[in-house]
Amino acid sequence: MSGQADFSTIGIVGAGSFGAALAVAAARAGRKVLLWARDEKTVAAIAERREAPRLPGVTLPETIAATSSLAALGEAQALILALPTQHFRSVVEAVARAHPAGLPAISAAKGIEQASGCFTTQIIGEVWPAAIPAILSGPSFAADIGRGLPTAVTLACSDERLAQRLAGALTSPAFRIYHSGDPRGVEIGGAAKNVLAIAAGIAIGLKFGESARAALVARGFAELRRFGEAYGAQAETLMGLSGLGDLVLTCGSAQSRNFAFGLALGEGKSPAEAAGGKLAEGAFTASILTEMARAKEVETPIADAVAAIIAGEVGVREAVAGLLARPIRAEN
Ligand SMILES: NC(=O)C1=CN([C@@H]2O[C@H](COP(=O)(O)OP(=O)(O)OC[C@H]3O[C@@H](n4cnc5c(N)ncnc54)[C@H](OP(=O)(O)O)[C@@H]3O)[C@@H](O)[C@H]2O)C=CC1
Ligand SMILES: O=C(CO)COP(=O)(O)O
Repeated sequence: MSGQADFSTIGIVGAGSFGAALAVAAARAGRKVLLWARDEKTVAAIAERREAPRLPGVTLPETIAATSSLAALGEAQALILALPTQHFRSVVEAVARAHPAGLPAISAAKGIEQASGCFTTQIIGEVWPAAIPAILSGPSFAADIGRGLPTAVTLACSDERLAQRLAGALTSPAFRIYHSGDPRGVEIGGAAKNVLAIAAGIAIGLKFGESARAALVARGFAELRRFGEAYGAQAETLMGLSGLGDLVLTCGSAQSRNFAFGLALGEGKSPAEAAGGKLAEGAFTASILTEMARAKEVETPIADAVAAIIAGEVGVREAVAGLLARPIRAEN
């Protein structure tokens, strides 16, 4: 199915901010792009104004064609799935019905499915067995990619040779894609860093200062590493772009929706007010991540505090007091 493909045409499922940014990146890499949106208004905006509504200010090249038909993606030799994690399964089921023969299917989502504890490459494996699951993740704001600012991410597939070919097809001068044979490690980093970025936002919202933020990044990374290793990630992957790299970006910038969500919680807003209609994946992943950590007896106190705050079980100050009252232990 992908043995001889030159990946000259790439299909992207989801025309939100990341799907649109990846479409621009793929077009800059010389690919023809078919960009699927569920909403006709989005398709029309792209066709008429060459702009995706969720990625304002970025001109989409003419080599990107928008469509609301999944069947129209048939020409693509690989798909990128840029969807919210909690809706990933239902959309991939529809893609599988339209393309039963399967294709390389690269998830660009960063989360864990709440109802099942599945990572997104597992969802692809379950609902579209003919596809070859892969994952693209790393420190990269859609707006930065769209503006052509230098960005580096990782593309992982258990067939690392395929990951290498896909990375080669999608790389352009400002968008560097490294390849990896550890998809689980790459997707764990992306899912966990969103939960930890909420904690960093809370600390800044509470005006705890930069030293507290650095402590949260380092202790948060200890949680990400313990959780990742328990669920089969390679240690080097967690230290790389998709783990530590994305954790540093997301905890360090109010451009991150997860950080901004935490910031608003720290400033006293309720979880519903703090979300403000924007997608903060960590808000959905926090509870299932902590449940999965407990199942493997992995300690994740920061993620536990974030999950408890979002569930309304504790207030932000009470949660922080609980973290500070933990017994002093060895650092590792
Ligand atoms: N934005 C970023 O900087 C980055 C995002 N990501 C990840 O990419 C994934 C997608 O996020 P992003 O593009 O930013 O999110 P957006 O909120 O910008 O867009 C979400 C997209 O998903 C579509 N969508 C929402 N619900 C459904 C549904 N039930 N069925 C089908 N489609 C749906 C939306 O369609 P509609 O517009 O019609 O509502 C929209 O196209 C997330 O996992 C995120 O973590 C990863 C790296 C960077
Ligand atoms: O994943 C991202 C950057 O790598 C985007 O982060 P947010 O989803 O928090 O905006």
